[in-house]
Amino acid sequence: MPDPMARPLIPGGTPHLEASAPNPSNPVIGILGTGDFSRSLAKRLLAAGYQVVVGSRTPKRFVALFPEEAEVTTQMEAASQADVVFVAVYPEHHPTLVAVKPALAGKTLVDVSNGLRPSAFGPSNAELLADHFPESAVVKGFNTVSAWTLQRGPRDGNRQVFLCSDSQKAKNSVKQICHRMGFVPVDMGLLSASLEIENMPLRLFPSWRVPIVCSAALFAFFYLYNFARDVLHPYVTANKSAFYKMPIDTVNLSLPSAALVMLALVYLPGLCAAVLQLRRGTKYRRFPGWLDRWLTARKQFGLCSFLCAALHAVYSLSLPMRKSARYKLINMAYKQVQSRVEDSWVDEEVWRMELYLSAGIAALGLLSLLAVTSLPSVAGAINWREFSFVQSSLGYCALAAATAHTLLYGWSRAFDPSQYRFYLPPTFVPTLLLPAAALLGRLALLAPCAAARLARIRRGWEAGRHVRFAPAADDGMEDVSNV
Ligand SMILES: NC(=O)C1=CN([C@@H]2O[C@H](COP(=O)(O)OP(=O)(O)OC[C@H]3O[C@@H](n4cnc5c(N)ncnc54)[C@H](OP(=O)(O)O)[C@@H]3O)[C@@H](O)[C@H]2O)C=CC1
Ligand SMILES: [Cu+2]
Repeated sequence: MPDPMARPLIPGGTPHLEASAPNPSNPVIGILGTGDFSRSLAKRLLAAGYQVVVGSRTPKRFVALFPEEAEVTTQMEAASQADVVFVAVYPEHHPTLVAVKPALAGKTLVDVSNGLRPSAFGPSNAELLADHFPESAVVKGFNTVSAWTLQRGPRDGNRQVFLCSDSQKAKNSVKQICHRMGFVPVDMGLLSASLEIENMPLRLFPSWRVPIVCSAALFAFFYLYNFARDVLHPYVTANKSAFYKMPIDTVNLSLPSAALVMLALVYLPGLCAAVLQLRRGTKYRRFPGWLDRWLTARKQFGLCSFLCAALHAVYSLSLPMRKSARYKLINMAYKQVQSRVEDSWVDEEVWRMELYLSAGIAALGLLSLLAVTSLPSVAGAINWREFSFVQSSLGYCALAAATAHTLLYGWSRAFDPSQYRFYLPPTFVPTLLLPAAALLGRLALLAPCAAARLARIRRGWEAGRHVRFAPAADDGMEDVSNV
């Protein structure tokens, strides 16, 4: 008979795990249920040298799906033999296990179940299981590890296993199992933490929702504005069709505006916090909830801004490749020949473009640096001062460079006679409002700090001694400038 375990659970999965011989002195681990999770768990436990006994409602039907070393038997038999029992059964079927209740008394039950959607209120599946089996010690865990990770082993996925239980002894025995299987147990405390653990795998980028919605809304706003101005307006007023601009030109005009406003949104909450601290005269009071949430979402806002800026760079580089650009170039050359202009070089225009492009390149370079240092592995390798220098000082430089890029772009276009008449007033006000506010706010906050430093230098000179410029404990501005 072909060995069903030779077939991986998922395409590309390991067909066989090297199961070391189960050691009879090792605890017997039971698994109730014979589904995907149970099969992967059985293989991993066998590989760690445990004796495995699987409990099924119909053992004969599923015995062929498990490695030979695992014993597949009835639920009652498995529950009686094992010291620790994994409940790999959907939570709605937990009540059907009451028949094995006496056999599970005094033993450790590991609830691996997940819910269907995140829940804000209990009771959790694990707490309900503990209600069904009051004589057993319930440990919540392994629900954040997929059957796929279990099958491939901890090297191919998240190694952390979050555990919680009201029984320290039961939790310790499951921690030991985790270690032997190559996972890293993370103690989350009492069983009341199980709801949080059950919600973990059900979350869908919760911290990204607001920044993504913000970027999408900003992009949509600027796109519609640019579309109305560059495509619709010439069509309605002059019957000039410019619909070809929709996929690239209009997108490329809207992306930098969205990127700049998103970047300003990274620095504005810090300024709001600083102003609030100055007004309150202390930094030891909590910020309002909206500001707290905004402050914690700065990294996501920054990365969304980086994405828009990087896309803008790619779109810009592709501009000359388009057929429309080639036609325009040939037409311009033809007109130039017709008007007998030999050299159309205009020094001022050349300089404008060189400047605005170099500011854009500088902004993108600095933004890339911010994005790289926001990676946990990089952030962990630098100290707090270095991190705040990159994220705060260089971040403001990136904002200034991006603002300069936008202004210089406007300047380079403003006097271009070939451009459409309505070109200049474009999205400038909405694009530059927040970045200007952030930059001016930063300067306003830095000015008193600089003045205080200068005053200290003067005092030092007057006293005829050298002064070190360490932040003075009574100088609240130093703290504020680092927010
Ligand atoms: N699959 C995964 O990647 C992960 C799964 N989990 C959790 O593990 C548990 C099992 O998941 P999974 O293995 O995928 O599910 P499956 O549907 O593949 O398996 C469920 C098993 O439950 C057993 N069972 C016991 N009583 C009943 C009943 N009354 N009705 C139906 N089935 C019953 C069945 O085994 P039998 O017929 O032999 O009794 C069945 O094989 C779930 O709680 C899930 O949330 C957690 C993390 C990841
Ligand atoms: Cu640009």
